[in-house]
Amino acid sequence: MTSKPVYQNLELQPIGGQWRAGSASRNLDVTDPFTGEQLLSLPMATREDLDEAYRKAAQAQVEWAAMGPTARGQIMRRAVEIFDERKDEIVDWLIRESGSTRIKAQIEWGAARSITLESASLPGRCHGRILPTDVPGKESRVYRAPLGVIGVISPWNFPLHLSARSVSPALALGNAVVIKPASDTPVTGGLLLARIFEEAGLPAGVLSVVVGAGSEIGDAFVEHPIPSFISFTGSTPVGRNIGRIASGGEHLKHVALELGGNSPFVVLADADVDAAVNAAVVGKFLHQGQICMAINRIIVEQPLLEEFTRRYVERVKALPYGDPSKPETVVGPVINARQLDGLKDKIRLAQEEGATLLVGGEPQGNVMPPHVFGNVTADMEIAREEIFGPLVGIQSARDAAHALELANSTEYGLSSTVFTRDISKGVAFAQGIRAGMTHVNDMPVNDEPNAPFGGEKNSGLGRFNGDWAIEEFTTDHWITVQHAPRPYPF
Ligand SMILES: NC(=O)C1=CN([C@@H]2O[C@H](COP(=O)(O)OP(=O)(O)OC[C@H]3O[C@@H](n4cnc5c(N)ncnc54)[C@H](O)[C@@H]3O)[C@@H](O)[C@H]2O)C=CC1
Ligand SMILES: O=C(O)c1ccc(O)c(O)c1
Repeated sequence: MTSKPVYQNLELQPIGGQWRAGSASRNLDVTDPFTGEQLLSLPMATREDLDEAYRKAAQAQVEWAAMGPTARGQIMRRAVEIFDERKDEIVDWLIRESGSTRIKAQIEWGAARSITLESASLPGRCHGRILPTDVPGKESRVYRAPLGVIGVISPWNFPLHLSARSVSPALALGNAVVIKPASDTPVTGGLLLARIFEEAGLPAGVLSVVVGAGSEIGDAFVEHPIPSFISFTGSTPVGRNIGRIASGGEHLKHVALELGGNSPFVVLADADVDAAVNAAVVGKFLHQGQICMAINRIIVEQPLLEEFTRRYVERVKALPYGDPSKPETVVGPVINARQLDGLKDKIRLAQEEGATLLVGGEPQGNVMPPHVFGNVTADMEIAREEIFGPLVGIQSARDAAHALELANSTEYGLSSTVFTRDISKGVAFAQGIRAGMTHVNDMPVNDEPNAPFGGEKNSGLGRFNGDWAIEEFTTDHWITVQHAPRPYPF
């Protein structure tokens, strides 16, 4: 950071329109995953704080929804300007709090900015409908209305964007929002957004952030009677539990679940090998692989296996890893020691199950050097389970049909890739993959503010962005008007 940070007192939380300390007796200590430095210590929120945030949100939402589409859109556009004015500070926080490399932090700043800009147009795109009717004298109207109060639970890997992609559209469409960010990233997962929207003129109480352990206030966050929608992004096990509470608890509510991934990266025999290698390097090692869309399996049709592996190993061995603040660093630290230990277990298990280590290295602090394994088979844990780290296995496919069978062989279906020079073959192959998203001749890490983002199978429910956000964050109210007496049958 060159200039003095603008955002001070980030140990306070915006609860029901007031920036104040959480009421819990315990503090959350936030540390830099690379240096281990404590960045701040903030008193955590209690269930009573959570209840206040939801109650004030319900009150503030009525007036906020009543503001016209132009006024709400204008606040989104002002927030985008503040994203631009505060870019250095936002990027710096992402590097220090989430271990993002400078490359990734700038990508994430851009993604959060883009979805907020897209959100500025949503209020004017929120259309009702007049329907034909068979009933004499009746007028049949469909009003599209905001859901009310929305709860957003976000993870630590893309904390700013994975909050913003729910928060910005939900607010723009007239809802109020309460965010519960991941405990590793309270600042970039919620507090910065609250500062930005406050500065943009969002009325007090419309956006709150409650920082507390998911295990302590998490269930209460979902069970509370006020939120009518829970937007969860995180692991499949936690998401499954949230889905159960939301759809089966005392207070039923809509839910969007963006969960784990296991992206297959398929390279068919006629692929451009150089292009495939380039995409496989970025699609695997951006943010140390801590991306739900990241490549989790590389599947290469037999004739190309040796050449692809040789070139890929050569590229990965040269990747700079270490200090995330350095512009050239590609692989920075994973978020915490627990995640690092999980990766160590995966490395050990992969070799025990027969995989061949082609690229490796000893961890330095929370920095795990990039690892590549050969001779991986679909039954190995490193292929079956989400890695969420800078490791990858290369599998061989007999032919395109076998490659498709391998691509579809896990419980996940979020993103995916197929490389081939024949575009028609590539699109046909993509249509055979059971996933929410497939990219022909590109890496699987893609997200655009106007395109449907989401998964199939155990990768989740729902879609984000553009028109799909309008569907998620508003509801239809069918209202008819009988302009003349209706001839009832009795
Ligand atoms: N599909 C997607 O868009 C994304 C999926 N993920 C997945 O998330 C995982 C890694 O992120 P993590 O933050 O470790 O996931 P996580 O599932 O442990 O936590 C996600 C969020 O849920 C909260 N939480 C935990 N227990 C809860 C409970 N009982 N009730 C309510 N909230 C609770 C956490 O505090 C955090 O805010 C990976 O599996 C990754 O694939 C991560 C980013 C995006
Ligand atoms: O789930 C993720 O990790 C993730 C990362 C970046 C995105 O733009 C996104 O939509 C999801």
